[in-house]
Amino acid sequence: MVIRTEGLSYSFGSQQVVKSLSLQVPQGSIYGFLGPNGAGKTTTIKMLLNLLKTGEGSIFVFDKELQTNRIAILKEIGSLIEQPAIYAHMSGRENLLNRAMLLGVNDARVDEMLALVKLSNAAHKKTGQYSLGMKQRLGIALALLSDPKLLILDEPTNGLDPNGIIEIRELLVRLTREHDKTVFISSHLLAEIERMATHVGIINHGEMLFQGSIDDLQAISQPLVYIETDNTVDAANLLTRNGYEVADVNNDSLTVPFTSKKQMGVINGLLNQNGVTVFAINKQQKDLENLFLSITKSN
Ligand SMILES: Nc1ncnc2c1ncn2[C@@H]1O[C@H](COP(=O)(O)OP(=O)(O)OP(=O)(O)O)[C@@H](O)[C@H]1O
Repeated sequence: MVIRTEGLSYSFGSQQVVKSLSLQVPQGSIYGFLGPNGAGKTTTIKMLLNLLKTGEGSIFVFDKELQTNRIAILKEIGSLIEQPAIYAHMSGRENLLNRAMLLGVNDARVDEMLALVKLSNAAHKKTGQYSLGMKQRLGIALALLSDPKLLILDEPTNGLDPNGIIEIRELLVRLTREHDKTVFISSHLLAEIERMATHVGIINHGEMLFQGSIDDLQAISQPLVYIETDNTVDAANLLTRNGYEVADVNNDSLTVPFTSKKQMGVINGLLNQNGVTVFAINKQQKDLENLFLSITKSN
């Protein structure tokens, strides 16, 4: 395991915001650390980076205990929390050169990093003129300069447009597949994490609700087929008679568990042939809130 915590807890005054977390982050994984705002993600990340002193419990990174091996461990971690520290009056390349000098890293690595995060074309532009997505990618390039084995990113896609999100996602996948990194990334968006993560940990109110591989997660976050019809009761009866498990019925719509696109076509045909007008039929992914409900139920 690249990160392993045991009974990790933290309190601000009398408010316990991280409760006995046991994180298990495998080598080479993209570990999505998911939870709604205020769940305790940033506090946990700050402890992993030794920016907050561990409350209770212990943290092992690369199988070494953090407190007693701080310098050796932190050298191998690149991180991005909140906004990256970027000088707006300098170009992307100058920002990287500046940091490279401080770290004693070879200048050649600067151009390598610019290429890796796809900023070569904007290398000489002042970062004050960068889009938010470009700034985040520059932040990741800065974090990667010293060639760390582990990258810890706190909500790096916050506020990005869909294109910006896709670019970050592709970059992180490349980093793990081609550059042998392990990525720990926090987010409050399930759909975003599901598309890139190999492993997930889901927390709420500081407590771990679920931890496992993305396949384990998908087994409990099964999507639904959402159907809008002119007569949901007739539709529900018809579907039940034909062996479908109707999950939910209300005045305008009903849902059944999704199994395949083909099955959606069959359902559509069945309803239409039996005089039920289908206004809409689509696959509906569960959001974090619905997932919490299914996790709590299955527990
Ligand atoms: N410096 C602080 N002093 C007191 N309470 C704090 C402090 N920092 C965070 N908290 C509280 O700790 C809890 C967890 O916050 P944290 O920032 O770790 O959550 P988060 O999951 O990262 O959420 P967000 O995505 O909103 O940052 C929240 O209730 C927050 O109000």
